[in-house]
Amino acid sequence: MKVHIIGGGNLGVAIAKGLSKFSEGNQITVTRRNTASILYLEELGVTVSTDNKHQIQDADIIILTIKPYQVDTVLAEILPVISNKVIASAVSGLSIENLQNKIGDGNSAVRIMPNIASQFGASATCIAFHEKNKEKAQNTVALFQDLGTAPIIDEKLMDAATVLAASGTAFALRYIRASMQAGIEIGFDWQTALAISAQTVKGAAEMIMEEQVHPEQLIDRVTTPQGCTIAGLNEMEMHGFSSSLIRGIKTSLKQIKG
Ligand SMILES: NC(=O)C1=CN([C@@H]2O[C@H](COP(=O)(O)OP(=O)(O)OC[C@H]3O[C@@H](n4cnc5c(N)ncnc54)[C@H](OP(=O)(O)O)[C@@H]3O)[C@@H](O)[C@H]2O)C=CC1
Ligand SMILES: O=C(O)[C@@H]1CCC=N1
Repeated sequence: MKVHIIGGGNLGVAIAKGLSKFSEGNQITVTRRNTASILYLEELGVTVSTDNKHQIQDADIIILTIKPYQVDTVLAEILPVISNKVIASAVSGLSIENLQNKIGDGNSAVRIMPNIASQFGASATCIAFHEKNKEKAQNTVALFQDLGTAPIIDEKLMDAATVLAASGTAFALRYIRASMQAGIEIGFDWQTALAISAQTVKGAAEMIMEEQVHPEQLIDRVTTPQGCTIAGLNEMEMHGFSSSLIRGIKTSLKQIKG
C-alpha cells in the first residue's frame, strides 16, 4: 500500500518506522515543514518531503498526525488535488463527522488512535468509522494490525481510547520511572533498576495478554500470605495508588472533552 503520513512528528515518525519494520509491501511517505530532523528515515526506505501533495494522488491511505489547529491548513492544501481517498486521522478530539464535513463526500474519514509504540509493532490502535465507510476502512485496519492490536470501537469511546491507549503510554512509563526510583533507594544503580522495572512490566503485560485473565488472579499468584508483596500493595493502596491512576485518567478525559 502507498501510505502518505502528513505530520512527521512524534506519532507520524513512530508509525513510519513501525510500518517500515513490521508491515510488508508498503511505500511510505512522511511530510513535515522542517524535515532536517527526520531525513534519516530515508535510510529505512521512507520518502521524506516538505510537500504535503508529493505523489498524494497515488496514496491508498492518507494519515494525519498533525495537531488539531493544523488540520484546516493542511486540508486546504491537499483537498484540491485528491479525490476518493481514505483519510485516517489520529488528531485528538477531531470527530469523524467534523472531518468528513471538512473533506467532503468524495473522500472517506476514518478515525485512528495509535500510540508511539507503533514504532515497535506494539501499539493498541483503536479505530472508528461510519458504517458506510466499512469497506474502505479495511486497509487502515490491516495496516495498524501490523503495528500491534487494532480494535474497532464505537466512536463515542474514541476520547476514552485516546486517554487509555495513547496517554496511557506515558502513564505506564511513569509507573516504570517510579519503580526505578524506588529501585535506586533500595540499592540498585538506575540502569539496573530501570532494566528490571521495564522487564517486569513487560512480563506482567505478557501474562495478561497470554492468559486473558483478570489481573487480580495473577496478583494472587504473587502475594504470599504475610509476605512482602501484599504488605507493599496494601501500603501503596493506602496512599492512593489505584485511585490516583483512575483519577488521572478521568482528568485526562475531561481535558479532551473540554
Ligand atoms: N504523541 C502521541 O503519543 C500521540 C499523538 N496523537 C495526536 O497526533 C497528533 C500529532 O501529535 P504529535 O506527533 O505528538 O505532535 P508533533 O508536534 O510531534 O507532530 C506534529 C508534526 O506536524 C508537522 N506539521 C505541522 N504543520 C504541518 C503542515 N502544515 N504540513 C505538514 N506537517 C506539519 C510538524 O512539523 P513541522 O513543524 O516541521 O511542519 C510536526 O512534526 C496530535 O493531534 C495528537 O493529539 C495521538 C495519539 C498519540
Ligand atoms: O497528550 C495529548 O494531548 C496527545 C493525545 C494523546 C497523546 N498525546
